[in-house]
Amino acid sequence: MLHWGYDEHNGPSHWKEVFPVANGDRQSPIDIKTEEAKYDPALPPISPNYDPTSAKVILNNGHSTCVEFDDTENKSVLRGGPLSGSYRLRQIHFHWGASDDIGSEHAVDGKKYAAELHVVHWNSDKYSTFVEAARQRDGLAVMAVFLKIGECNSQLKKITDRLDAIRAKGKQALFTNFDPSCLLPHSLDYWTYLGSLTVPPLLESVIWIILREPITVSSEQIAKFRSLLCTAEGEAACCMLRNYRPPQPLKGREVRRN
Ligand SMILES: NS(=O)(=O)NCC1=CS(=O)(=O)c2ccccc21
Ligand SMILES: [Zn+2]
Repeated sequence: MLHWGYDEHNGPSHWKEVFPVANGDRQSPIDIKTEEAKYDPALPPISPNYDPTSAKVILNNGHSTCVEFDDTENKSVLRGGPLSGSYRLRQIHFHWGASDDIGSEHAVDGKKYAAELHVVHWNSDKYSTFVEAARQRDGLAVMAVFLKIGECNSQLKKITDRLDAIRAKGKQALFTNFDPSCLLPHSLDYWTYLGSLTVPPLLESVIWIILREPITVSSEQIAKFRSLLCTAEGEAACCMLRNYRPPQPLKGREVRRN
């Protein structure tokens, strides 16, 4: 496998050849069996507190579109839920599929949504950088939001309207005055479990917080994600049609809900 991706020759079934942890005991995503999720009355609400001035750039990294935040101080953090202490906002990105009937990474009783938003944070109480935290069992917290097809989402429009400027891999544009809370659903009820990054290096350092209520976006907005290129300018153009990893074995892990 030359460089990992989502095609037949370099996709998720090949990743173990370079990243053996792909067959580990706490891999993500998973299919959430709602009847087996354990209600935990001790689980407090999650508490996102984001400063819109933390937003810095929107970029195409070749396998998704990301908004990156200034994480040099505790300006935008996630607390509460299953977390001990403050987790600092690092970036948000999306996963989608080649058609609207697939695209999310996590599934709910086998159902997949059209896309999935990941809000990535790292444990800045215990570790000094994202890279250090990403190597620790309690280093990262990723909040996942499902996207279902319906009305156009005016908040997501702030992102989809900028994709033309970052079509090729490696392109980035200034993107500030953005609070990712605007992409969260009304209810912050969640499932939570211990897992991993869903892209290489697949590090088993993520406390997952999956919001149970999806947000609604339009089919045209998701289609704009698919028009991004996973190739750089000057290379033969290749569209980013899909970038989701399929569900992985639960291996005895417990999924809790608040
Ligand atoms: N889908 S996921 O959220 O499990 N993984 C995302 C991811 C993989 S990463 O290590 O490239 C990285 C660097 C900075 C922020 C996020 C990431
Ligand atoms: Zn992700």
